Amino acid sequence: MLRIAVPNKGSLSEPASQMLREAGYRQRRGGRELVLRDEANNVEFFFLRPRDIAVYVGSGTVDVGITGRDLLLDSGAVAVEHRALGFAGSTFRFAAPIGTCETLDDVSGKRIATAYDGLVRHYLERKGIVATVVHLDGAVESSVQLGVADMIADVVETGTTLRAAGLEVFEEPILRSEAVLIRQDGQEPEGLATLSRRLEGVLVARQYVMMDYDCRSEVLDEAAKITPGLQSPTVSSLHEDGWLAVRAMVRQNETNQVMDSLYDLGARGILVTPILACRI
Ligand SMILES: Nc1ncnc2c1ncn2[C@@H]1O[C@H](COP(=O)(O)OP(=O)(O)OP(=O)(O)O)[C@@H](O)[C@H]1O
Ligand SMILES: O=P(O)(O)OC[C@H]1O[C@H](OP(=O)(O)OP(=O)(O)O)[C@H](O)[C@@H]1O
Ligand SMILES: [Mg+2]
Repeated sequence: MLRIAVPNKGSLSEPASQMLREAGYRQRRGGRELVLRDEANNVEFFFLRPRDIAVYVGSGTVDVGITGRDLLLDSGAVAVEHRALGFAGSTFRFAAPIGTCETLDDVSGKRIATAYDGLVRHYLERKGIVATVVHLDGAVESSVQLGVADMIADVVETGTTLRAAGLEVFEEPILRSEAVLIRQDGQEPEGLATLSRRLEGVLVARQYVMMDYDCRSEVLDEAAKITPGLQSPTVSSLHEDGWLAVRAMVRQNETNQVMDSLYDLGARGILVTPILACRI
């Protein structure tokens, strides 16, 4: 059985379980089970703290896991990213009181509060900067007002938490993070390929819609340029002479622009349907 670690709490927990459900796996209903066997799919889920997952995977206690790229790099565990999962996107950045810092030079000699010491120390070392890292477990944004640090390095998504604390980001992001599937370095456990393909199927099904439309045969080449699909669009004939039915996958976030362009070209009966699952 493939042993898979899944976040039991926090920002990653619900979207990770949701993705696994969409990939056809059993997931727990409440938040209490620690282990769940899915016999039909030959996998076993272990619900663990997101921060600990890279450690379990690195030590080989579980085969693979879902965690954040930032947590993986912070852990220093001998685990590697197998595939990005497209949710829980965030940046990891320096932030300081508004108007006080602009560049990395302003970090030198300062106290930086963070819950990601490993990540920050490694970054400072790589940039040749000497500063003091102050470890905190969470709510790092409050540390500057409370006087234990001069600046912070933390997860930023919308920036709402920073603004509320009177802080602003400076310098380029230290890291762009998202949820990732990880495995032990140099290991490709049996069953990982199937899990990975299923998760890719969910990613693609989320990113694409199926589009159907009718158009006159003389505009088909133009229409195919607008909707090239993955391989190429499916074309079938209509009962009415000179008209064709076309079907292609379209990026979900481009749906309306594509429909506008097709309509301008003379296409009619443009239908959009969601894709529930797929294998590319
Ligand atoms: N607002 C957010 N938007 C996107 N991703 C986030 C956000 N907050 C945290 N994350 C991601 O979630 C992971 C950390 O999980 P989370 O914040 O739930 O755990 P934690 O902070 O270690 O635990 P807890 O919040 O229980 O102390 C990291 O990969 C981080 O990038
Ligand atoms: O840019 P924003 O959209 O405001 O999101 C970023 C915030 O979200 C996370 O906090 P979380 O809720 O996990 O609390 P924590 O600091 O206790 O982990 C993260 O640590 C930031 O504080
Ligand atoms: Mg958190």
